[in-house]
Amino acid sequence: MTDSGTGSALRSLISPARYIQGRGALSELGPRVATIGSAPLILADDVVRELTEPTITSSFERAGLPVSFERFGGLPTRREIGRVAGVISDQEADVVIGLGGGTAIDTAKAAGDDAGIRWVSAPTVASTDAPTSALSVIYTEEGAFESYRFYSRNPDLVLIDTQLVANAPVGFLIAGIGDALATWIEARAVGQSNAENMAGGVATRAGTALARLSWDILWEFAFPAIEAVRGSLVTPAVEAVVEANTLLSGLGFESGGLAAAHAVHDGLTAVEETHGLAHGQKVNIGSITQLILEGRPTAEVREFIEFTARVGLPTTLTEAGLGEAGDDVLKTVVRATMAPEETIHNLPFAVTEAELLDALKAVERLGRSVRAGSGLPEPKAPERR
Ligand SMILES: NC(=O)c1ccc[n+]([C@@H]2O[C@H](COP(=O)([O-])OP(=O)(O)OC[C@H]3O[C@@H](n4cnc5c(N)ncnc54)[C@H](O)[C@@H]3O)[C@@H](O)[C@H]2O)c1
Ligand SMILES: [Zn+2]
Repeated sequence: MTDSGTGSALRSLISPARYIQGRGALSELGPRVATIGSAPLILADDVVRELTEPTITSSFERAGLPVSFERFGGLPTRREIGRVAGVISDQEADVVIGLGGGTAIDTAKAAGDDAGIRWVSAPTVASTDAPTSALSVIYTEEGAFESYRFYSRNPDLVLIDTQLVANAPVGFLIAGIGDALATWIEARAVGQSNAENMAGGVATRAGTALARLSWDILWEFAFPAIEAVRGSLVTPAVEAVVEANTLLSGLGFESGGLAAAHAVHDGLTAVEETHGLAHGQKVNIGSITQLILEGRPTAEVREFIEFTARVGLPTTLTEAGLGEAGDDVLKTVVRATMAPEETIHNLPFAVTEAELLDALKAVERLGRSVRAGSGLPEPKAPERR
């Protein structure tokens, strides 16, 4: 966004209208949604519906709202978004609630936008920073990244129940930590280059500071939070990490800006080998790639690799399913990462395809060397989903 009078870039920060987090927060969903609309549609897959339906039903009944669930088809593709927008119109819903992980939430936003109604994010895992943002990540039917779709507003409400998060398999929280750690790595680079953030301006100090706060919280509390969630416990460390993964990373990436880590994530989705990985797992490969491209101090890169390996994130191509990948596969990743609209071009320096290919290959070597030096086991290929 450029000020036509002066040519200077305008600063911009955007956020959801309201954020609510805590143990048992889901029972508040009805009363909160009632302030936004009177005919809600809840988009959730069967797993999530089963986990949440009794609480949601009593919460909505208490608020005098009808309960209407629509089964989510699994990916935010144009076809699924169009289908859900059709259901919204048929039912004359006036607010759509994305309930579940990032894909259900992104689909609800897109369908809500198509149908011209308001939308709410109710994440049931802290696996991504999708819930707060004013954009969806759209996929092809084959499961590859297609595009970012931007909206003129963020969700009217983001509500996350930390007991649900603590009850979920710990892998979701770990993936969310991978997504959130990238936020500061990317916002720092975007701050250096004064490139555009995802809010259509340049970063405010607040946007950049929130990205940094997310990072600081994760270095402090990731391990105790992971331990707590293994036992389905909600502790202050869990509350802190859920806030870092969901709110701070969300505001931080959108208003601080994205750079290479997420571009590499998008590039990785272009090859089928990585499709079994969670968003935050692929992002961690992207974070390490960016640190290498930036030429960050060796101790810093090694520390990041060791920390994220101990958290349980992939730090080698092998763990991303690309251990056996030849140059042809890696070049497909490189080309998709370097697409003209990709955020890798927000780095404060230009990157060539050859440089990116070597940086990706360096991830494997460095990841293995740090693991060996830290007494961590050899990397293993992911189990196919
Ligand atoms: N729009 C954005 O700003 C943004 C930001 C980051 C990521 N994303 C997108 O988010 C998506 C990834 O989201 P994700 O990693 O959450 O995965 P996901 O949405 O693909 O999967 C979530 C899975 O978790 C299950 N689940 C949800 N809650 C559960 C619970 N409490 N217990 C047990 N299982 C539960 C669901 O059934 C589902 O299978 C990607 O499409 C990515 O592009 C978007
Ligand atoms: Zn992300």
